[in-house]
Amino acid sequence: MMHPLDNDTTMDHQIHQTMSLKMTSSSYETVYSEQNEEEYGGEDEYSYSSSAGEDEDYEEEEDNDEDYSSNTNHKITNDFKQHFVAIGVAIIAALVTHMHINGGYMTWREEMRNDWEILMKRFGGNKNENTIVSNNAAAAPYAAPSMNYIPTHQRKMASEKAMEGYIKEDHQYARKSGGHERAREYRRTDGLSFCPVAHLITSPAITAAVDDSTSTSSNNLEDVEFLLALDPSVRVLHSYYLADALGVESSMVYEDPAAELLGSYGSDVILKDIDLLSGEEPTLDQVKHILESHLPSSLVDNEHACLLHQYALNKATGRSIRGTTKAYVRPHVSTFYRSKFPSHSVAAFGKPAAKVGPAPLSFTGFATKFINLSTQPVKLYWDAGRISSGPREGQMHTVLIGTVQSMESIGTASHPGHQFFIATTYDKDNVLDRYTATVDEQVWYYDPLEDLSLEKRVEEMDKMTKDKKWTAKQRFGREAWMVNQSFSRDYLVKTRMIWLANFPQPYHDGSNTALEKVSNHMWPAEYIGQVHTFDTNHLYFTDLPQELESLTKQDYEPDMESQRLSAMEQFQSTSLKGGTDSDNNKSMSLNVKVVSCAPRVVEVKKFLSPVEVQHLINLASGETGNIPMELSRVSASPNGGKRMRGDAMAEVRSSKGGWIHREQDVVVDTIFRRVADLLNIDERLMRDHYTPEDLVGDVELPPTHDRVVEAMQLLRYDPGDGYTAHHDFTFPSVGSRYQPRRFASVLLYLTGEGDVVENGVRSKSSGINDDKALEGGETTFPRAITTENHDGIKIKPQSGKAVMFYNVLPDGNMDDLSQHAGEKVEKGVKYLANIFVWDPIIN
Ligand SMILES: O=C(O)CCC(=O)C(=O)O
Ligand SMILES: [Fe+2]
Repeated sequence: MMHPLDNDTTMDHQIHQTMSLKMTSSSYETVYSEQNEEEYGGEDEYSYSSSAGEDEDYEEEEDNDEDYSSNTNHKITNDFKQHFVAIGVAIIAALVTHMHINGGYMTWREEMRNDWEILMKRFGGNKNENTIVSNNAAAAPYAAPSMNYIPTHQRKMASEKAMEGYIKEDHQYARKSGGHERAREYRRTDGLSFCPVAHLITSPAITAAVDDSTSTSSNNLEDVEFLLALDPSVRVLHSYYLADALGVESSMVYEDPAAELLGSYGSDVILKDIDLLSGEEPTLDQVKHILESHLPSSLVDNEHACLLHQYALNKATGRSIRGTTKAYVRPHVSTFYRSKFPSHSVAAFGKPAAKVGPAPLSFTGFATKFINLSTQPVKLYWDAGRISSGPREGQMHTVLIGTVQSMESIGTASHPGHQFFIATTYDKDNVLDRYTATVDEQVWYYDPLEDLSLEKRVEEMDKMTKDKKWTAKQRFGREAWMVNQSFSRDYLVKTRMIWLANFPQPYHDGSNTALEKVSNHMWPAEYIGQVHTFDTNHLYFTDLPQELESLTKQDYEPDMESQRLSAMEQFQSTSLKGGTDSDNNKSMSLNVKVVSCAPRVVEVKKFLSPVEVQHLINLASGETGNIPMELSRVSASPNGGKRMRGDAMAEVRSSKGGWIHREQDVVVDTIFRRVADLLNIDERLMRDHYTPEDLVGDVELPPTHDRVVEAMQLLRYDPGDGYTAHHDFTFPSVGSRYQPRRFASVLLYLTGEGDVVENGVRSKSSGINDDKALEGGETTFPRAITTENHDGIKIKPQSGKAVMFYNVLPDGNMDDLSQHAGEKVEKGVKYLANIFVWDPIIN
């Protein structure tokens, strides 16, 4: 049985700050001069185990309809059925009361609309029903990377900074000091709609708002209707709107003392005024007027007004409120194979599209999330059952996943059937609750008040407030999670996917709007084999300067920067071989090819030149580095020394770590710039403090913005080393306004299949040294949806290749399917460099 990585919440991303490898480069010339393009082995070397690798062939198969339908329909139909069972189970919880989605769903909504009590009962659910135990139940859960990564004191400092602003110089200052331009445009509530609710359309203002709301279909976003409890939800959402308008943390406007400081901006003050309207069927204009009397009219959001209008109208009747937002609905797998299953031909040869189905997957893992709704921290344990042999035979084998702070969450990868329990931090035997992972129960809320009726619960919460048993911030956290819980059920019904994020999230509709500035660009992945192109000015290094010094902040000042960049031109080329670029091109185009649509995975071959590859290998294993080698020697697992990289990582985080900053040298800096081009984001976001021109002045700006990229992580896998299936995303604190997560992961393969590294130098195996040639070490996405492959997709290491995948979906949810693994290296050495890119705003 394998051992999950202990996931201490404090094991955060600070590590990427901790080191910067130093090196000199006198030996580079001999090392690099023999590299050439052929070494990459060209296009044909690359393949996937799944049909994704056969994309080149799809064009030829386009006319093979007959063939396809006669040979494979039967199998696919069965596959589809099996898979559908799994999907079906995922929505059972939400559909237990209604066995049909369409008409039933609407009736269900109607029925529930008025009664929060019923809503709570249904949504509260019985957690441990429908336990599904799979063959893989014994496999360990592996902790996702750290959660709650922003240290509390930093969050606190930021809030205080903003508050200072309010008190001193009104909200304008606070908005500026609260962040850079993007942050100022950030609206977490963007895309939330409380206006187009038929039964509420009473005023011309609302009718206008309805007309304004366009239905977006790009990026597979569809409207999702949600229903929320009136009082706590309105308070929470109102805080989100206020926070968006004012540029502060949501909990701040929720907190009573803070509200006092905020004066007429405070949420309590505004809600009290709204309360005065209740009972007399107020109009939207009246509500808007109240908002405008507290906030500058430029900050009055129409949807915010609609929300409060619903509140005012429903207060007397106790009815819940309704809204809509967008949710990503995963397209049918047949659309992933454009040439194999062109939609017209599916119709033309008379086979319903449903017969082309996803292959059932042999891997059953998924992400889980635990939320602590109590006022005390708790510890989460994986209960791995009884030890079957050895000196501890018969004893319970429990593994600490981590501590979950009050009103915060923690994540770990799991399998159906896994048992977890939570206990007090001081006594493991003081078990507070138990959970069993099932395909439809991946998110658990530990709630000490769970068994109380709604009335009693509210009573208890009020009492806690009165007795100062919790802070206003904790109350906000609890209520925000409850809003999230309600939304997640509606999301599940709509999308059949588990909501792993915190509602609300701004979504990415694929259009070039203001939203694009607050969410990163995403390459479309409509079908496997789809090719996009991006241009980069950051050409291949085909030779290196004698001295490679680390860069300082001054080196990034515009003059220094352009000088440096042009000084490097003599070492760079659009051709991997160098020297052949007679046109002296300053830019080159690289192809981005879709290798998986769900999850969204793309690759760029020849992303790095052989010289760059060798440079990174030198950093990893050269005379000054050797860090990842140490890493792979670590054997922290208690179960027979079986190594997995998670253990090693836990270790490296307490030692130096194989992290390399972009300031390492001009080559590494160039690779980061190229990665920014691949992501289609501004490379300045990858610097320490991005300060857009309009904010650069005489004023020294407060450090409000961390770079959106972690340091490059250099990894070395020796035979037997691997990295079990995990997610790269993180779960931000519910209190964090910007909800920053690891948005995308970029893997740069340094050694490829068949490569050897001898005396630190990479080359293709000559045949003589075949025993040292890399075998295995593929990156797998075991849950990638394909029509034929039960093991998802498998990407072979290929020197210089970049693979990028998105950890989040266009609607802001985490993409559970982005789960991936580094297969065991069978032979030789795998060198990999990772770059994790975060959402564009980190507060
Ligand atoms: O080794 C691989 O192929 C994957 C590495 C990875 O997933 C990670 O470092 O997060
Ligand atoms: Fe990963």
